[in-house]
Amino acid sequence: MTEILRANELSLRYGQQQVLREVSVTFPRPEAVAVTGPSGSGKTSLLYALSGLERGVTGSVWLLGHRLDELDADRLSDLRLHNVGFVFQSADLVPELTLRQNIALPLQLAGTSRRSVRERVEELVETLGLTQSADRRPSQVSGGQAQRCAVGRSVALRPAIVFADEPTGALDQHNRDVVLDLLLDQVRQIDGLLVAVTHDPEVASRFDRSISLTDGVITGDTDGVRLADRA
Ligand SMILES: Nc1ncnc2c1ncn2[C@@H]1O[C@H](COP(=O)(O)OP(=O)(O)OP(=O)(O)O)[C@@H](O)[C@H]1O
Repeated sequence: MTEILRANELSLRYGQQQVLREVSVTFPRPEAVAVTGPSGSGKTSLLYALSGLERGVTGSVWLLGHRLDELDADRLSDLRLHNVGFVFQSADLVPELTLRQNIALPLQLAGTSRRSVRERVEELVETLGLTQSADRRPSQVSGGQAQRCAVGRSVALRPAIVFADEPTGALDQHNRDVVLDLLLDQVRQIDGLLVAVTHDPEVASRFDRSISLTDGVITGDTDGVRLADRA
């Protein structure tokens, strides 16, 4: 079976600053993986490098067997649209569209039939508890509701991978727990791989696997411990 995601010796520098140092990591199965580490350790840079959003990296990333630096911009966009969802810290929704329309967007871009779009969107609106707010625009809803919508948009097409950058970082504790539950549930339902940056140990403790970064180097990976336990 093809691995879902693999990075081989990823390095990235911004000017004089070395942000990632020959990072190699494999994500063989659908599970929830937290990327933790101190501020400035390179967590967001790693996430962007793994998703192909950061083109300045050296080394290679294979996503569902495709080597990202060998794809032209169109094929990379297409691969991402169908197989990758994103959740950012501030929901990053399209401000002119309602929550319902935001969730529908990736489905429409992928050419899903109108009926299937409607069914999938209604299913998500209901599961995410957005029935009352689905026809409002992002500026007319709370931060928690906007972030629940972002979760819906990220999983709408049932992608193989969801990347999340501090998905609960801007929320109070109650909304953090609600959004985290929904994100983990939804990714499990689609049998996807979740790779999420978080600086919150309570959030990381809910994940199956945790990778820690220090100064651009992976200094801990609970998968290594788990594999050693099995040996
Ligand atoms: N576009 C950029 N140009 C220059 N330097 C950058 C850029 N993006 C990030 N950096 C620097 O690279 C380093 C790693 O940044 P990154 O955002 O990946 O860290 P992080 O671990 O996610 O940090 P935080 O937890 O504070 O979000 C930081 O020192 C940051 O200032």
